[in-house]
Amino acid sequence: MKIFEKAPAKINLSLDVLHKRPDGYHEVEMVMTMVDLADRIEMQEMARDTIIISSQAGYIPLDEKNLAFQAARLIKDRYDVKQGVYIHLDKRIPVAAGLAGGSSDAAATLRGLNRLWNLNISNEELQILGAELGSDVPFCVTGGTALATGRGEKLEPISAPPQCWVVLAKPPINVSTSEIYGKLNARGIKQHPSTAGVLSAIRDKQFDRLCDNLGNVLEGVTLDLYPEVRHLKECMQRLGADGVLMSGSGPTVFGLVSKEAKVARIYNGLRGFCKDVYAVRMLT
Ligand SMILES: C[C@](O)(CO)[C@H](O)COP(=O)(O)OP(=O)(O)OC[C@H]1O[C@@H](n2ccc(N)nc2=O)[C@H](O)[C@@H]1O
Ligand SMILES: Nc1ncnc2c1ncn2[C@@H]1O[C@H](COP(=O)(O)OP(=O)(O)OP(=O)(O)O)[C@@H](O)[C@H]1O
Repeated sequence: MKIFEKAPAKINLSLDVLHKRPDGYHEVEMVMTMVDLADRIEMQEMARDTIIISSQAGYIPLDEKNLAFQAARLIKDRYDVKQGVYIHLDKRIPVAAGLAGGSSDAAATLRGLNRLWNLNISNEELQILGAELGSDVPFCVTGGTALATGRGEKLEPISAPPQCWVVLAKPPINVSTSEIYGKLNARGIKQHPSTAGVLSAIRDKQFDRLCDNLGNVLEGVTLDLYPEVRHLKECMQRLGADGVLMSGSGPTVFGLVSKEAKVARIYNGLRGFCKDVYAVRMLT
């Protein structure tokens, strides 16, 4: 049997760091949601007890370093599954972009193999398994929109943000999440984003208030290290996006846009100097 799963990209509408923990991770408070840009994952049963990964993308690992491979191995080990699986990743989310592409592939693999092998694992259990693979994986298991705390694995679902367009642009650089967290001075954060403001704007479906409250404490770190990300953010603002923010640890910058008429102008303006630009809808 062969099954398919979609693995959408995430963006952080708010990303605050409360403190650095003794285990090295940072205690966060984030509002995360998904956008309509997704990898497609095909999973096919194999009688032979092995995991094989393939992808058209030449720039991701296809061995045990791949997060989909790790997800398949984890579920096989924990549930004592003796069958194998062939997993094809049709990558559409840019890699190492701050859009949780690998995490979403891992989450989609957990969901898919749960179905393929009739394991009847609850979403809560899949999220607990996912947390072993990465901090963003539990959110990607269920998706939607959520307030994430802890190191990102404690999730409280909330209602969807007001419907809008999302323009994403990724400069041609790779940013390491651990490097950006490592360079953040958690005690010296001067202005924390208003996660409460983002939550209330979403609850009241107030698009303008949502745009005014977007905030990410990692943005300053990445913008100082990579001036091209700052430049991209300024361009998106100049081109008229209603709210602009870097996602995760970057380098992707997203712009929220309410009027469809503006989207083409922003997209074309960015495409003039940036290859990786996408105009998508917020997933609601
Ligand atoms: C930046 C975000 O993508 C925002 O959603 C996440 O916080 C990071 O999620 P992720 O990439 O799944 O992160 P992980 O794979 O768990 O961790 C990568 C590295 O980021 C740092 N890290 C991650 C999460 C967190 N709450 N505190 C951290 O300090 C740690 O150095 C860790 O070694
Ligand atoms: N299935 C996968 N898809 C993409 N990258 C993967 C995958 N598996 C492993 N990787 C590796 O993971 C690293 C991070 O890639 P990913 O696209 O997940 O980053 P990201 O979007 O910045 O993640 P996050 O937002 O969760 O920090 C890359 O170095 C890549 O080689």
